[in-house]
Amino acid sequence: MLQVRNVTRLFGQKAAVDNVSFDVAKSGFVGIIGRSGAGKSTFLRLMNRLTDATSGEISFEDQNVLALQGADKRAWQSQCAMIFQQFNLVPRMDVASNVLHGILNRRSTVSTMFNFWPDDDVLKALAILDRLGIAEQATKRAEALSGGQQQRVAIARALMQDPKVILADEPIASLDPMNAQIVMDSLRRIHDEDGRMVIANLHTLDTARRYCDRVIGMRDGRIVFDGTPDQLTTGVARDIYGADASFSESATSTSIDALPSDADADYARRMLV
Ligand SMILES: Nc1ncnc2c1ncn2[C@@H]1O[C@H](COP(=O)(O)OP(=O)(O)OP(=O)(O)O)[C@@H](O)[C@H]1O
Repeated sequence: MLQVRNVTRLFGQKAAVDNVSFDVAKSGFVGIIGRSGAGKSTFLRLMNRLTDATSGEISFEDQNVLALQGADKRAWQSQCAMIFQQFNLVPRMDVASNVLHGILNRRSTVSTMFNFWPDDDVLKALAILDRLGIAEQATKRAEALSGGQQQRVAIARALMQDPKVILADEPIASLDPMNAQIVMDSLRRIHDEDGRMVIANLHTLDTARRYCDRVIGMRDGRIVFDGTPDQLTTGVARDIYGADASFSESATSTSIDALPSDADADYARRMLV
């Protein structure tokens, strides 16, 4: 399904992504881990064609992704949705309109200017928000929501595109443990129920172990580990992070000690049963 072959991205003399190759045979949930500067974000941006590779090939369902231009490239970008650490919503715009922006490139300029959306699209946006447990927030400004809710809006915007692949770049790095869990549960559920491939850059080992079917470890632009979560031992993690014996897993972990008793916590509990 996805084939990555010898992909390299140079910035000057430095290889941010260095000869990376891997396959994902069917719709997997893949985590990419590694220390800051390992090349994780650059790789996702290459896949989404936000940045160009220096060399190599990426093919998805027999499409040569890195060679796409113009309308074909935009079509790929809509099949391959991105979620970012900082949500990238329009803060003053209401939640439903933010979700509808997922299909902005399919709308005419005039209908976008007057914020006119066909009923079917609005109903679809509301159904997606409902699925993510935030339908009641639809008319609020995005900036009025908590970080976890905003990230769920960003996921809803991605789903509006009906993507085959979701690329999540540190989706929980700005969230507290409870909201991190809600967001990761949402991504996992979307993967399980819809069969969409998810590739997520993650900064915590326990999250990678808990949610991913497969973990890729990057160091200095290269893949230094590619295996299942149970193969990701402390020794392997130490190698990926380039750490010495004093490396502590807890420094890269998130835990949820207690769930506060608000609406989000109720939602989290429902997701967990
Ligand atoms: N536009 C750019 N120009 C020059 N160097 C860049 C650019 N983007 C990334 N780099 C460099 O490429 C390397 C990989 O960066 P990248 O952001 O992909 O790493 P990362 O693993 O995602 O780290 P982080 O989690 O801190 O974002 C770093 O050394 C970074 O400084």
